[in-house]
Amino acid sequence: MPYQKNKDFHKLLEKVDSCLENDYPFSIYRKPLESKVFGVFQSNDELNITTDFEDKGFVFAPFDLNDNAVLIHADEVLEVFFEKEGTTDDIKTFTNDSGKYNHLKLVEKGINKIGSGALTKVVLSRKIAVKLSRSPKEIFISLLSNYPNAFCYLFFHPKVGIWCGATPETLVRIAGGELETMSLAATLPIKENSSPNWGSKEIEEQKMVSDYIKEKLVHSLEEFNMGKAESIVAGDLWHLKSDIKGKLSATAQIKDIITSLHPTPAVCGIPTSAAKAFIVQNESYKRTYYTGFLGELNLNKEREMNLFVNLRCMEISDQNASIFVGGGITSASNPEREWSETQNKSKTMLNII
Ligand SMILES: C=C(O[C@H]1C=CC=C(C(=O)O)[C@@H]1O)C(=O)O
Repeated sequence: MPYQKNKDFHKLLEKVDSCLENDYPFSIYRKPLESKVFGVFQSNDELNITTDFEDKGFVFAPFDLNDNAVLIHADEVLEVFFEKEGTTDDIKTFTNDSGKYNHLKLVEKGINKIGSGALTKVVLSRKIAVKLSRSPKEIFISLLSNYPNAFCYLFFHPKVGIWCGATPETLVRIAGGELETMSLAATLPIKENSSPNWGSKEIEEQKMVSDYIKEKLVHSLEEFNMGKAESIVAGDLWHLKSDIKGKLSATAQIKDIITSLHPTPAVCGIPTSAAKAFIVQNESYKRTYYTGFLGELNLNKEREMNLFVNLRCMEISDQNASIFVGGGITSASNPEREWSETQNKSKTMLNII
């Protein structure tokens, strides 16, 4: 039989078509640096939620956990291989300045709030409306082909909508009693043949995130290990990241781990509750699932999970989409530069639609 590239993967996409037609929820996804694509399919259109994160399935949780975390029941799970199709997209998208004035004002307000001593860091974001020229399935293939080191996904629930993304941030991975997470912050655009030149604003911003995560986790872990900050690539951007590893103490509750990490200071701020209140009061839209988290929950075994923060993502509605982008504001932030940073982040999605 002649070799047919991605034969099983295309069968998975046929299943996706039928789910979209019949309003059955699903999530298809690929973990960073892997070639396997998984599909978790539910065989009815019910909206299931999880509150203690002890359930089994694929979780899609909002930024604000007072809203419900959706759970796709794993009535069918498929696992197929994907090899990159065609050449990597080389579309260089042009951004525009719509929304700039409001974002500059929002960032200025955040800097003033930090100046008043009420906050140390706050992550401020905006939403960009775009027209799509590709279907969700085509966008997913493009995500897989262009962002091999991201968690790439396409999610659908008839009562929630269609979301997709390519996120660089792990919220938490737990397996065999071992926990892994990361401290991610700071952004610079990638310039050809050069390594990033991090300034003190970026180095301090990432250290703040590391210290905060350590403080939050140390009580639930028997061992705690924080790696050195290193530069990583996410699309056309550099970030600073430290890997964090530990051993879960026998009494640690999964819900406590998740809620002590989410929302991380990479998407909310420090201290969490004051930053969250500022975000809710001052951003001109509701984040819903942007900066929430998603991934496998007890899918293969109890007390095992692989969760990612919902960044570099968009919500799709017919031929329209909303792209979500934000950035960490500290006392050293400059509004113009923060604007450019969100423009650069928006290209992760703009380049593949
Ligand atoms: C909030 C976002 O990115 C976060 C993750 C990495 C670097 C970030 C930064 O440099 O500000 C953000 O904290 C986003 O992409 O919308």
